[in-house]
Amino acid sequence: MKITKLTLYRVPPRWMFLKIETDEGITGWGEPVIEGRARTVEAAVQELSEYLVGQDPLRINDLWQVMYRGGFYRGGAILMSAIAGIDQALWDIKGKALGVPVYQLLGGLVRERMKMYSWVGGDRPADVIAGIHTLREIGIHTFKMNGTEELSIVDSARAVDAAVARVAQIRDTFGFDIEFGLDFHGRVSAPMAKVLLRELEPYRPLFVEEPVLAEQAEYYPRLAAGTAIPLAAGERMYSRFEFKHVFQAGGIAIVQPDLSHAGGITECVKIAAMAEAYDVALAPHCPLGPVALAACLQVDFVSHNAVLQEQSMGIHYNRGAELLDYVINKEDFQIVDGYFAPLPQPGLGVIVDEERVIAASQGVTDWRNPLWRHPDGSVAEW
Ligand SMILES: O=C(O)C(=O)C[C@@H](O)[C@H](O)CO
Ligand SMILES: [Mg+2]
Repeated sequence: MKITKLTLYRVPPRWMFLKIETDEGITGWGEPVIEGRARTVEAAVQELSEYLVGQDPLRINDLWQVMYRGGFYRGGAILMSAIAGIDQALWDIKGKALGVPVYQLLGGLVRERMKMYSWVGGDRPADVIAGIHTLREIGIHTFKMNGTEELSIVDSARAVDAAVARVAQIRDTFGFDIEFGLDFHGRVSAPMAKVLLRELEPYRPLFVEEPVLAEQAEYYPRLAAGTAIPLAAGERMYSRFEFKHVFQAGGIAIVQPDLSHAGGITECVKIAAMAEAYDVALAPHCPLGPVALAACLQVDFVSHNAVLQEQSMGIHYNRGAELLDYVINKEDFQIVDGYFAPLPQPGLGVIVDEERVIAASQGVTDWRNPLWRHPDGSVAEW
């Protein structure tokens, strides 16, 4: 079998789908994208396609090494997202060629269903109570929200109290009948993370995500030493070679590699195995589309330490399209009592509505995250 063509589609809300065609008529889909930098990743995929057209798509490991090592420079958000989407499409082709879901190619199921969670509250975490009520009615009991609005490197007790009050209100309303993670989203500096974690301790969130920015990873063990709250990170780390430092230093209880940013299935199953060796849980990051989610689920169902799966249904970013709008086999993504079942279709398990993708890609606008500024005019972490 030979790869014949790569085609990219940027579509609302902020996703990009890659279609890889072969000379035997089998097509694979991937989702290479960095939210807000889709065109940059598009260029990276186009450059990498020079190594792929004419090659055997079944030699995923060799193609991955060629893409990772062949251009001298390596790693980082853009290149690893381009590799990720290509890798997903190659696994999709291989599964379809052999007539099995990718998890079968990775050794088969380790579980019968995979627990998921939903976002509530948006960029500025408001209305979380209403959001939780709504989602509980459809059997979802695990949530994530932004832990705070923007914070200065050292901020006021009032700002800390506002963040804590929201969490207190959740516990007052729902007690411990629900669980939730708090995403600090990189908005919190090391000094403030220490303060916030201490004040949030009594409310026992399920985890605190990105307690500090990934470039401040040396603070993870120090912060962990001061709190019982499990710390989570990983969406802005892009390969085993970044995660290994976090495993060795300790402090992170849950790693969250993104299947569309951290080199795809080939890389993320290796990250999952490294995490298991350090007794670290896996909770793949996935605020993106259905192909990315399908790739996550293929890894979840073969990873013993997978505990939670993010998905974007109802997320505040999905303006102009929802998670399953481009999916034909919507029923396979049904959530039952807060869990996904293994995807039954061969390959990644998602049947893409190509006509709808092509139509949606016409005249699509480029998504950008907001640029926030502090009251003094300096740039704030969004
Ligand atoms: O889902 C999460 O955990 C996030 O932090 C969302 C963030 O990754 C945005 O997708 C960036 O545009
Ligand atoms: Mg996050």
